[in-house]
Amino acid sequence: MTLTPLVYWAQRHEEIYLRVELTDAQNIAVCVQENILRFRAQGHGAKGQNEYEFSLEFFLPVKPEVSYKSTQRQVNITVHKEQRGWWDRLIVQERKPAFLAPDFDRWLDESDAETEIREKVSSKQKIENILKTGYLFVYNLVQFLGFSWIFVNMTVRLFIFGKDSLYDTFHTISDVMFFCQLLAAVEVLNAAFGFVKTGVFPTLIQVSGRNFIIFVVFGSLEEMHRQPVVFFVFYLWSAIEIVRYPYYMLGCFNTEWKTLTWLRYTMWIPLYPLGVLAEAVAVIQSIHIFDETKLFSIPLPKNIGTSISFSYILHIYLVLMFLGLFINVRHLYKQRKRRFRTKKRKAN
Ligand SMILES: CCCCCCCCCCCCC/C=C/C(=O)SCCNC(=O)CCNC(=O)[C@H](O)C(C)(C)COP(=O)(O)OP(=O)(O)OC[C@H]1O[C@@H](n2cnc3c(N)ncnc32)[C@H](O)[C@@H]1OP(=O)(O)O
Repeated sequence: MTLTPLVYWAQRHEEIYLRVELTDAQNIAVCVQENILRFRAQGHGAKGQNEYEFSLEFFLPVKPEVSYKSTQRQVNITVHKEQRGWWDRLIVQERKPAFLAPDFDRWLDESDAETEIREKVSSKQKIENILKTGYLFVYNLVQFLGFSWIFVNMTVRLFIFGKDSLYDTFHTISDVMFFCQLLAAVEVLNAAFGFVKTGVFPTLIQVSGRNFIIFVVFGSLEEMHRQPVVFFVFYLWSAIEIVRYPYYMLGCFNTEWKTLTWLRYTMWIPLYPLGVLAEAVAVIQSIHIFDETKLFSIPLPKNIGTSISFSYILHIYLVLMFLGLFINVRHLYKQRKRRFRTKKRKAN
């Protein structure tokens, strides 16, 4: 003879939990078909060791996949609701069968269940925020250390070797600069994935513009390595970065140092045009070298001509550079206005 075990139930917005009171349950068979859950197992229940079974037709549609876990004392079943929501009761019949009762250990009313979801979400968000802040802090710290090394090294060498230091900047500094500028590509991804509140385009202009100069104009032409313009470009780039990255580092912890904020949003006013001017000088200086060496020139079929010199690309780049300067200066001007306007409002 088959018997019915005691079954306790509770719900959440997305799940139904059933607890079947059976000790040492074996040969468990649970399935959901046509919205009816059927359970059968052997175990020790209210009527001793026996075969127990029950079936429940759910109040609203559930998913056919059902999961269960058997412990020494009970069998826990989880059923997923087809649609998220709160049910008035568990089964279709209004009259509750005698073997079914609320599981007060897991029982929550609708608003408590919502609070539980909110707490779960907010703790997940907290973990995500900690990971994001940690990642950004480490990134900014690495960049700060890299650019500080560049800036301090160049300053010290300028004091010790005077004018001579202008000629060997590339040999002493370029490895660290290569590293920092390659790593800066991450900033485009940070903006694209919404890790930081900034536009992708200004960051893309900044990163690709600098990488073009360092890898193509300086990196590929040995003749450029000993040009003093390398010093000016590297010095102007690093001068802003030793302010920008610590500003971001403090920002990671919602902290600010007013002087640093002021410097971050003011130094670009002279530095950005000077930086782009230095880069333009470097590009102009490299044009005749690309023409002479034919490096990166595009070969043409014999009947048309010899080749297209890379210097054409450089001429286009010079135009883009001033377009990029205009876009980024406008962006930084807006950022400056936004930053200082907010501050003033907060102060009032
Ligand atoms: C399609 C490709 C076309 C290519 C064409 C190429 C043309 C190239 C032409 C241009 C060449 C430029 C070469 C560069 C020259 C120089 O650098 S010269 C030296 C002087 N330079 C500067 O002053 C510019 C320095 N760079 C920047 O300021 C930025 O890179 C920026 C993108 C131009 C502007 O930064 P942005 O992030 O938009 O502004 P912020 O106000 O600083 O940040 C906004 C908020 O985001 C937070 N945030 C940003 N980054 C981080 C981070 N890494 N970590 C943590 N937080 C970050 C920041 O805190 C701000 O948040 P709030 O404080 O809450 O507002």
